[in-house]
This record gives sequence, structure tokens and C-alpha cells, in this order.
Amino acid sequence: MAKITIGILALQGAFAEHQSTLQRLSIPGWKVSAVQVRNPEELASCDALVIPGGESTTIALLARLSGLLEPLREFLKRKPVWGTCAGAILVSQKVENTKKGGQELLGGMSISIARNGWGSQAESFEAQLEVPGLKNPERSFSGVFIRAPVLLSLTRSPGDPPISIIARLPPSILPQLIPDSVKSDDEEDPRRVVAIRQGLHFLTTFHPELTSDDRFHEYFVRECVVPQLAARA
Ligand SMILES: NC(=O)CC[C@H](N)C(=O)O
Repeated sequence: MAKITIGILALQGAFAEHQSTLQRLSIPGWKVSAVQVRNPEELASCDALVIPGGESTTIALLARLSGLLEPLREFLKRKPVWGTCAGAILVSQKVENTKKGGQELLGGMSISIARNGWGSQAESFEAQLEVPGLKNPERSFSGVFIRAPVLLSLTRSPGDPPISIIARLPPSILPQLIPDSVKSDDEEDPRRVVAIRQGLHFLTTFHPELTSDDRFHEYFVRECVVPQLAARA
């Protein structure tokens, strides 16, 4: 059986939860191993990487101190990466609402995002997401949002790969979250978008690793990692 090694950036945040979810996946024809990554050598052994939720400024700082910033940027040019919550901020091109002094990003996805974008009235919430791309799509996915970032724009420059929207917040939850939005049922409003794919990469602004539902992990491996490895073989 062919082997896939998925790294989880393990500098800070919810990396252990991602690791245990990935380890219990069963992907026909593939043996998935999930390893923690704390230095460039460990990163080099991975076919794909998950950047967990946590605190994006702390993760960026620790990545710099571990000599991982440039290796991570190089990795993003060649291999699939999934950013969840703080990880989603790190793979964005531009961030707003950052700490004084700015914030180092890895880039890789041509979007702009706002940290803690739902404000204090909605620091944490759960939303039932309808996600057609998942297995058993008739079953909604419980999205756990914790001081989550909000997508502000999905505008790509010429030459960037197209962006696919994988999940949106349901219109019913929007009046609480976006009080100023007169067009909150607008499918095009980027603030509703909570999961996207672009090129090799995947992004979720919520925490699939904090539920016992492993369908987003299965999706990442099946849709982003396996096709990439099969193409290289
Ligand atoms: N749950 C999370 O990952 C929160 C992200 C955090 N607010 C940040 O800016 O990095």
C-alpha cells in the first residue's frame, strides 16, 4: 500500500487533535501517517502539511525562531497545505486587524482575511454547515468557530489558480454575525465563506479537529493530497 506522510505544524495550538484525527482515517489504497513538525528536517519528510488553529502571531514567531519560515514558504509552492483558523491566516496573502507591528505571513492563497473578524459578540460559536463535497453530504458538519478569522476578499491576480468555495455559513446565522449586512443572504459575500480551495491548498476558518467528525480531514487527503501524489508517481 502506498504511504502518505502528513505533517502537522506543532509549534503551538491544536496540533495533537489534528494528528489523532488524521491517524484514524482510512483512505482506500493508502496508508496515512501523521507526524508533528517542529523543524525544517521534519518538514522535508512530509507530502502535505496541516497548519493548526492557535495564535497566528505566536505560530509565525516560533516558525521564525525554528528556521521554518522560508522552508514553509517553499513547501507551499510545491505541496498541499491546509490552514485551519490561525493556520488560515498564515496562508493568506494579506491580513487585517493584526497586532501592532504587523504580522508575518506565509502566503500561498490569494485572499485577504481579518483576524478575530466576528468581534467580541461572537468570539465563539457553532454553525451547522451544508458541505456538498464531503462524504455523506446530507449530514451537516458542525463548524466550531473560535475567535475565527473572516474572509474579506477572494480576489486573485492574473495567473493565480481559481478559487473554489467549499463551505458557506448558513443565511440563518448571519444576522447575529453581520448586523450591518443588508445583503447577508448574498452568496457572493466573502464573509459567508468559511472553507475554500485554491490550487494545491485548502483553508477552513473553523476547527474540524475539535469535533469527532473526520470528514474534512478525509476531504483534504482525498481531494488535495492523493491526486498530487498520484500525479508525481
Ligand atoms: N482559534 C484560532 O485559531 C484563533 C485565531 C486567532 N484569533 C489568531 O489570530 O491567530
